[in-house]
Amino acid sequence: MANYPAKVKIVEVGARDGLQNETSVSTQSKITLLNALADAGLKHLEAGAFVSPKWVPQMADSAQVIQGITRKEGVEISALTPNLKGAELALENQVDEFAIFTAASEAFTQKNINCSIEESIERFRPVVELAQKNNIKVRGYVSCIAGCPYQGKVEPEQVLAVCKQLLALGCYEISLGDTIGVGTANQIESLLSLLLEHIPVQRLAVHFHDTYGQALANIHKALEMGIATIDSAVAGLGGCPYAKGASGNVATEDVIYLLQGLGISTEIDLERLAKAGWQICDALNKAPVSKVSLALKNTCQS
Ligand SMILES: CC(=O)SCCNC(=O)CCNC(=O)[C@H](O)C(C)(C)COP(=O)(O)OP(=O)(O)OC[C@H]1O[C@@H](n2cnc3c(N)ncnc32)[C@H](O)[C@@H]1OP(=O)(O)O
Ligand SMILES: CC(=O)CC(=O)O
Repeated sequence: MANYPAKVKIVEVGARDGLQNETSVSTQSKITLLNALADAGLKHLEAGAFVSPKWVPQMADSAQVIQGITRKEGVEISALTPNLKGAELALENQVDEFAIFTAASEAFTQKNINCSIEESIERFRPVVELAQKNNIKVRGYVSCIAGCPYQGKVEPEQVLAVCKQLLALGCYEISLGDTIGVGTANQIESLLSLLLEHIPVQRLAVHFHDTYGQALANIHKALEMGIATIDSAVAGLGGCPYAKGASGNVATEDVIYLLQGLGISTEIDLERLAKAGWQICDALNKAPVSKVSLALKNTCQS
């Protein structure tokens, strides 16, 4: 019997990663989504991104979104903060957590944030300083942990090196992004084995996109290895403007169903979560990319 964690923290990234590729979603739909996610029991909501509106116009309303949601006790709101300007805006808008983001691939970092990995780390220093002065936690993302859309192979040692730099800066947690969803269970196992030789398991999270349908298998592997923080997006929304063809994050509904089956506590109401997903999918005029959501929808309608 595998030694699964007793409890798993879900970081719901649907309103940011899920919607950063969507051009037709209103600010009110985003607010409604975030409120519904909090009502379903999600406690960690990535609500937006204080990035350049020229680069990602879809996130330009992040301040209005965050101001518009009903803040609930015990629900943490985070946002992407790529530089000091983004961090100052996040602070003004009372986010609970900053998320800085870089990659294990030089090529991706250049395309995504217009600098080298080394330069990104330097840009993050004042972000972390501002956070520390204001008692705000900082999460770090490392993208392209299993492959890069521009340079292909990414060495696990390079992932480790970037994780170490982010931890040394002051991140409390590193989220490992399989940005283009190419990783498979054996690859994730050997990457995590290397990382866990150097980094305590509580400081690692997994952030898997489901482009090749491997996300749940990879999450199961990560759980077996003791990882207890999982990023996911309601209805499997998402994609990255700088990773062409990358599909959405693993669906939160599918992750919750898996965890429930493994007897792992999440305190999330699956039905309310699915309803939140149907609502945003209606607003987007799309079907959910979540098998569990679709199955629940069919059951409800029959
Ligand atoms: C894997 C994933 O899904 S990651 C998430 C998806 N990717 C992203 O969100 C990354 C988006 N990228 C960006 O926003 C940009 O590359 C940045 C902000 C990180 C860097 O962009 P650069 O153009 O190099 O920034 P630079 O500091 O030169 O500023 C250029 C302009 O952007 C503005 N700007 C810079 N940072 C920000 C910010 N955080 N918020 C708003 N505006 C900003 C500047 O004020 C400047 O404006 P101006 O042209 O009107 O004078
Ligand atoms: C910041 C992210 O969104 C991480 C990733 O998908 O690589």
